[in-house]
Amino acid sequence: MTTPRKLWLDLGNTRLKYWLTEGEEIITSGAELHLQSPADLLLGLVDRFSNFQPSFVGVSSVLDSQANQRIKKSLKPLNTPIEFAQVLATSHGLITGYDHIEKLGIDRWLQVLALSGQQKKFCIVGCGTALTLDLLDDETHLGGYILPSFYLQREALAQGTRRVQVPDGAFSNLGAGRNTQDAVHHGILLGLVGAIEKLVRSDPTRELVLTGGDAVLIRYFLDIPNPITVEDDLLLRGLRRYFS
Ligand SMILES: Nc1ncnc2c1ncn2[C@@H]1O[C@H](COP(=O)(O)OP(=O)(O)OP(=O)(O)O)[C@@H](O)[C@H]1O
Ligand SMILES: CC(C)(CO)[C@@H](O)C(=O)NCCC(=O)O
Ligand SMILES: [K+]
Repeated sequence: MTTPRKLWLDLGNTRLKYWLTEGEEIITSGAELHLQSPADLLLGLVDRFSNFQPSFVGVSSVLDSQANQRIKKSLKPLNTPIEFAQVLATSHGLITGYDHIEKLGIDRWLQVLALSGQQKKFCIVGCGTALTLDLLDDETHLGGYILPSFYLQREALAQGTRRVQVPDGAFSNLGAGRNTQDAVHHGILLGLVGAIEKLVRSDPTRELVLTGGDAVLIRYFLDIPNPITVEDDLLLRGLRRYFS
C-alpha cells in the first residue's frame, strides 16, 4: 500500500504557504508573497505540485469567493479533489466562540483548532497583514481581537493625515521617536506589543503562541512572564487536523 500524498494550502491576504506531505511527514514546505494575485502565483507552482502527485488538496483561504474560484481553476491541472476548510460550530471537540461562527476567519479558527484540547490556556497571535488575538481555554474558543498590523497602520496614517508622510522605516525600536519616521514606526510597534501584553498580563499561565510573517519581530519585543513560542506552520497544522 502506498502512503497518501497531500497538498495543504494556506492563502492569506499577502502570502501563500504550503506543505506537501506523505503520511505524517512534511516533504516540502514553502511560502511566497502573492500580494493581489494568488491564482496567478498558483499557476506558476502547479507543475511542482503536479510532480508530487497529491491525491488530495486541502485549502484554507481568507480570500473572497471569486478569488477562490480562480484558485480552483489554477489547481485543475492536478486532477485531484480539492476541499476548502470551513468554520464549524464544533470540530475535534473545539467549541467556537463567535455568535455567528461563519463570520470568523478560517485562518484564525484553524490556528485555534491546531492547539485545542491540551487542557491549557492559550493566546494565539496571528502576525500577518492583520494582527489577530484569539483566546483558547482547553477546547473553548473565547473570541478575540483584530487589529491592523504594521503596514496597514502605516498606510492609514499616511492617508488620514496631511503632515505624516511616512518614508519606509524599520519597526525595530520602542524608544520615543525624535522624527516623524521613527515616531510612526515605534508608535505602531508600541501599540501592537502593548495590546498583547495588556491582554495576557493578568494571567501569566496563559501561553502565547505567535504565528505569521511578523511573529519573530513581535516576539522580540514582548516583555512578559508568560511562556511564548513561535510556530510558523500553526495554520497548516490546524488544516491537516481539520481533514483528519
Ligand atoms: N506592504 C508590505 N511591504 C512589505 N511587507 C509586507 C507588506 N504588507 C505585508 N507585508 C509582510 O507580509 C507578511 C504577511 O504575513 P503573513 O504571511 O503571516 O500574512 P498573510 O498571509 O497575509 O495572512 P493574513 O491573512 O493572516 O494576514 C508580514 O510579514 C508583513 O510584514
Ligand atoms: C482578520 C483576518 C483578515 C486575519 O487574516 C481574517 O481572519 C478574516 O478575514 N477574518 C474574518 C473576520 C473575523 O475573523 O471576524
Ligand atoms: K495567514
